[in-house]
Amino acid sequence: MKLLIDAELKTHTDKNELVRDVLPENVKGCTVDLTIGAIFMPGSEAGTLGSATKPRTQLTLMQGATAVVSTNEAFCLDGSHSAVVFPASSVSLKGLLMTNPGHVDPNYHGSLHLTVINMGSEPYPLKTGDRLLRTMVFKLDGSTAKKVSSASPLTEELLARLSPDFLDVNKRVDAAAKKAIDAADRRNLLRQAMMPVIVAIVTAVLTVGSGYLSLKDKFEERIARMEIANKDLNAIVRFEQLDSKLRQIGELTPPVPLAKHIEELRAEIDALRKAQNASPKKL
Ligand SMILES: Nc1ccn([C@H]2C[C@H](O)[C@@H](COP(=O)(O)OP(=O)(O)OP(=O)(O)O)O2)c(=O)n1
Repeated sequence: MKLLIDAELKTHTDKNELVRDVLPENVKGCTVDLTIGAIFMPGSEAGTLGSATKPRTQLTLMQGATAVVSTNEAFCLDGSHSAVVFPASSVSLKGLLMTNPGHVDPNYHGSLHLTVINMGSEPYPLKTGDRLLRTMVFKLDGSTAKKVSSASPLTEELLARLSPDFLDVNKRVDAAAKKAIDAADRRNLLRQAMMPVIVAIVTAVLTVGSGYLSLKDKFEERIARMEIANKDLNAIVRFEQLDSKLRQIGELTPPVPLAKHIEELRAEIDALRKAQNASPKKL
């Protein structure tokens, strides 16, 4: 097997052999540069610009966007030649990724179709005639028996199988945004539906709470009043006892020492005073 060099490549390409429609300046060293031909846009409506039947000649490929491009040049290999194609490195360096460069079979006739994705951080301009691929052509040791095969045409169905952007980012972002909006809407609806219930519960709690507090205040006030009344009652009872004792002193025969009774009475009066002081209510 032998890799063809520029002089051999030129001889062939000048006669439209092996690779057709090659510009002389695109033959270099042992390679031939292949350029952008038609540009197709996955996701475009049938019959519109960019669809399988109406390719574009230029397209600004946004970041993450995909396109299908055919080569301007067409292979017309015989049974004893084969080729490999790979991206031009300057194109790859700018972030254009090609998903299907590879092998070109002996006896293959036709242009190539490449799926490209802009992986760069800038929009990538695609234009008919711009350099895209590079090919090396090999002279085989013998001739293969395989019959001529040609490029399968790019159809709307094939184009529809590709996503307009890498990993369907736009669609997924839209779906994620829609999901988030739906969830927010659902939360809002729930909030709106729950609001009257929450208001009713809060009102009920506040009503019961304030009722409970005023009831508690009333109870405490009543207990305080009862305590005072109880102290007052004790004082009245003690006064009555004192009164009856004073009467008894007057009736005692023979009379008991007065000093002892006075002592007892003083103690009683002190106790009464103390009880009176503890109670804010005057008798
Ligand atoms: N980007 C490319 C790469 C190759 N080809 C062409 C040239 C090849 O001779 C032919 C088949 O390519 P492969 O053998 O690499 O692919 P398959 O094995 O899938 O094809 P097949 O099943 O037809 O042999 O397609 C193409 O049109 N576009």
